[in-house]
Amino acid sequence: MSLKMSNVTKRFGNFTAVDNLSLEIPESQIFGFLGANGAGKTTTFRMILGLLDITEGNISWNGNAINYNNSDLIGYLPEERGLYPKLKVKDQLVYLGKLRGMQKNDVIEELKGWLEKFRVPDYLDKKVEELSKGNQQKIQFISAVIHRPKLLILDEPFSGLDPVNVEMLKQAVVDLKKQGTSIVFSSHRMEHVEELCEYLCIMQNGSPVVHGSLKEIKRSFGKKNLFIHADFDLEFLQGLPGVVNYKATSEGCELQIEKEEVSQQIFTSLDGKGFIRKFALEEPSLNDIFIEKAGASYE
Ligand SMILES: Nc1ncnc2c1ncn2[C@@H]1O[C@H](COP(=O)(O)OP(=O)(O)OP(=O)(O)O)[C@@H](O)[C@H]1O
Repeated sequence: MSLKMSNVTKRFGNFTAVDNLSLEIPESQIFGFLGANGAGKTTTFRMILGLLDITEGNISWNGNAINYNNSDLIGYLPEERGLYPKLKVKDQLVYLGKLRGMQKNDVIEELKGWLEKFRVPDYLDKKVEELSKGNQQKIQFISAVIHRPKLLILDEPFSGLDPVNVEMLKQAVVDLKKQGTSIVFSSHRMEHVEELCEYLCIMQNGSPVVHGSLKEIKRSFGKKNLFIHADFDLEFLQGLPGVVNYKATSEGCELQIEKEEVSQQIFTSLDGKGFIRKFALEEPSLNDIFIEKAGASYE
């Protein structure tokens, strides 16, 4: 089972918000959707959900169009959070669960499990307005997953959360994936996507500039980062063949090199010059890739 988008375009009048986007989001995968403000992420989500008409192309789940009859397969955490402040958490979730065709008892059972998981087991009878913003966000997340959707769409799920809650939510996302849910989430933060996703798409002005599997994207990029800390001057490395970029740091330097093998030559050239505290070869970051592909820094 997978979500497939084929040549999807969305225009608002003369303005193209999403331009000829084709993607496949495989089952039980976490898919990251990155892009600066206005890149077209939310518009794409709204088309998947059927909240916006598609101008051209089509979107299908497991080969079938997504419509009113099968829309319960999707869970959605919108960017604009919206809970009823005066309602108790329990009543809020029962109401939303019933809209998804669930029985009251099943909703409460499921809700209790989630509140335990999020370490707020006593929130069942609390009014939404009594909760902190981060805890309201947890409740909103629960409302997106209460009916155990097959496909979960999360628009900026980590924004506004403190680091502890970010970790808790990340763990919940990973657990849902293990249970077979396909998850798509948007983020402005490359590191969240690098940590969680097997597949990703970076959008720029409505078009994907990079998309595919994270491993493949990094491998095919070729270039690597080399971090060196040493107690002698490293500036001479700038001129060596295969060094694409040199940046001095407080403890040494950070190099971008053409390919892995160059690190060996660099290592040899350091021999006998002094004490080396760190010599680490790393994959390029998504930000490095984005800068090269899109010609601009992402954040
Ligand atoms: N209903 C609409 N009418 C006209 N233009 C729209 C409409 N909805 C979105 N747009 C435009 O489409 C572009 C993409 O917007 P979208 O909300 O999809 O971006 P985004 O990537 O989700 O951005 P953000 O990270 O800020 O949420 C923007 O330029 C936006 O102004």
